[in-house]
Amino acid sequence: MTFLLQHISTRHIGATRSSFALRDLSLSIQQGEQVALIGPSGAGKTSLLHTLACALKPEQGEIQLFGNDPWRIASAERHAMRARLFLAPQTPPLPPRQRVVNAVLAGALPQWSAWQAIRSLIKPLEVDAAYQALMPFNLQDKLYARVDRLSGGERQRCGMARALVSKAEAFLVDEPLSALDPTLALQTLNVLQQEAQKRQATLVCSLHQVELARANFSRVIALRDGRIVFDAASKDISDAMIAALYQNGNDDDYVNLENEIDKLAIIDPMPRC
Ligand SMILES: Nc1ncnc2c1ncn2[C@@H]1O[C@H](COP(=O)(O)OP(=O)(O)OP(=O)(O)O)[C@@H](O)[C@H]1O
Repeated sequence: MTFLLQHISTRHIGATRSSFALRDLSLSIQQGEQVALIGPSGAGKTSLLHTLACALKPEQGEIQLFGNDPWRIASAERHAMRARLFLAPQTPPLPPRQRVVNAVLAGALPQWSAWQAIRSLIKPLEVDAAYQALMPFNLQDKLYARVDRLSGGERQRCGMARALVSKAEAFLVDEPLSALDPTLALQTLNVLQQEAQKRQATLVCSLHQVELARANFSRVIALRDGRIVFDAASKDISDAMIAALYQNGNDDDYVNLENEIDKLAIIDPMPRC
């Protein structure tokens, strides 16, 4: 099992005492599984991805990654554990003046020594690996382009190409398609999913494109207000469930929303609170 979360509650630094980004959340994700995260803005998708990536420490609950609690091991071991994960933030952290080749090869940094990393900045190592990683995204011609001369969608795909040069066993990808047209969005998602399948890596991907999530992932986890509203096989998710998930409302309406979801016959593999 790759990820096991039990009764996790998470709060961001600086958030008020009662503002939990994740609340009493339990789930398990197996090695090689591909899971989509959906839910309205502020639902906690990014917070969950950061928690899985050991970038955000839970305040309560138990977390296990690759069989270990990352917050009960030495920081060097936690660092090694992070190297087995690839976290792609919503906005890829690409230095504007950097060449695409270096930006992509940054995905290999966890496998490199400090000396290799410095050398690569002067004369890129593994240029062919960067080229091969850009090819499925149709960006190979941009190998030596400056990052700040890429369009938003090209930058986003350049960020995804990093995943391909990494040796990660899990891809944690936050809204990778937000700057892409529908055709490119589907192509990009297919590349990520095929790569994950090829290396039996786990893929957890947050998406605002609900239909893409339902059509391309066999399991979908829906979040709202930091809680799992449903965790179900795509085939069991109805339009009514999606409508209820995204209906306007505030915290006070949450109980009504849960009742609405509960009325629907859904498979929920993990206990919900
Ligand atoms: N750095 C932060 N400091 C304080 N609170 C934060 C921080 N980042 C997120 N939050 C809060 O945590 C909650 C969950 O946010 P999160 O970014 O995880 O949601 P999301 O589902 O990814 O939203 P979106 O779809 O808009 O990206 C929100 O209430 C948000 O305001």
